[in-house]
Amino acid sequence: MAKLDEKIGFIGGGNMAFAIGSGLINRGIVKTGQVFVSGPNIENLQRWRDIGVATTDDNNEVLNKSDIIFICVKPHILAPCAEQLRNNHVRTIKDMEKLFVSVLAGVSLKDLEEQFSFIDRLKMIRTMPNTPMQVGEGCTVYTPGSYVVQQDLEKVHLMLNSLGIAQQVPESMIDCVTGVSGCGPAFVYTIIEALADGAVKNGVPRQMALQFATQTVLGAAKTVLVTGKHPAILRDEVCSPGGATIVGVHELEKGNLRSTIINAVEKSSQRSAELGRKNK
Ligand SMILES: NC(=O)C1=CN([C@@H]2O[C@H](COP(=O)(O)OP(=O)(O)OC[C@H]3O[C@@H](n4cnc5c(N)ncnc54)[C@H](OP(=O)(O)O)[C@@H]3O)[C@@H](O)[C@H]2O)C=CC1
Ligand SMILES: O=C(O)[C@@H]1CCC=N1
Repeated sequence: MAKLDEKIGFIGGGNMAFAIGSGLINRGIVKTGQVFVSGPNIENLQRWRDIGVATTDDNNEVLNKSDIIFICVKPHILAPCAEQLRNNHVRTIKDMEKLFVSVLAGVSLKDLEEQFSFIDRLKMIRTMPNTPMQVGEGCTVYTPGSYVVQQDLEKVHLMLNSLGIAQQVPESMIDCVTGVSGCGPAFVYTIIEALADGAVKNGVPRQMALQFATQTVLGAAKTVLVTGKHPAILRDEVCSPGGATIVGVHELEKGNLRSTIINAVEKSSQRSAELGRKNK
């Protein structure tokens, strides 16, 4: 797989940053020495140091020393964080070569460009990644801002796509995708836990139940991907007439499972859009 020589910075070193950073290192896209992470509490960045990555409590140090900078703070922290960067930033000609990548839910390119307007000809890419990137099975969508050039897009695509799949989409689609792939892992973890609970209720030991439930979700997902068949057709292949599965499927329908999941995706997408508006 292709490698990058650029220095990669993370402003904010929490769960999403670690999924991307550790994923890139594990995949061999970058070496630990190319990665630099900042956060307000240095003790909270221990897991980065555990994998050999340098950390600092000075965001400007990461900004100055990195070529590609992932902004990984919570949406409501963006404004104070950008203000602190702006107040301490010493402009250099190199600023224009830097590439910024936002992972913030709900925050538009327009708002990101406004917050970082202290950088001339700012190159900003808005993304919506997800945490399964840490194991190379992520799903990311992205939209480039005005000054991003093809070469920048190729670098970011290489990084994100090496950790799963990555696709450019119109910005208007990002909040909608957030409900399915950004938040979706949490929905699927809940389903895995519930599947395991069902088995535990029937006497299967917890560890075994979790392993079987997890492998079943993995297997079903892979079957959809590999066969390309519609999930409804694959479901029919499991449901023997008068058999065991259709009785369970009926219970799911009585519990409005599909409608509940559609609502969850929709609500999360709406909330994502709100997160951006709330921070104006
Ligand atoms: N988690 C997920 O599944 C996904 C998250 N996202 C987005 O990723 C972003 C981060 O979320 P997530 O990683 O989950 O949250 P975390 O709380 O795990 O990470 C946020 C990090 O930001 C740090 N931080 C707080 N203030 C500052 C500051 N002023 N400067 C630099 N760093 C700061 C925090 O440090 P400390 O803890 O020491 O305060 C923390 O490590 C959000 O915008 C979210 O919308 C997008 C897709 C999926
Ligand atoms: O819950 C959140 O707001 C973030 C965005 C997508 C996943 N986690």
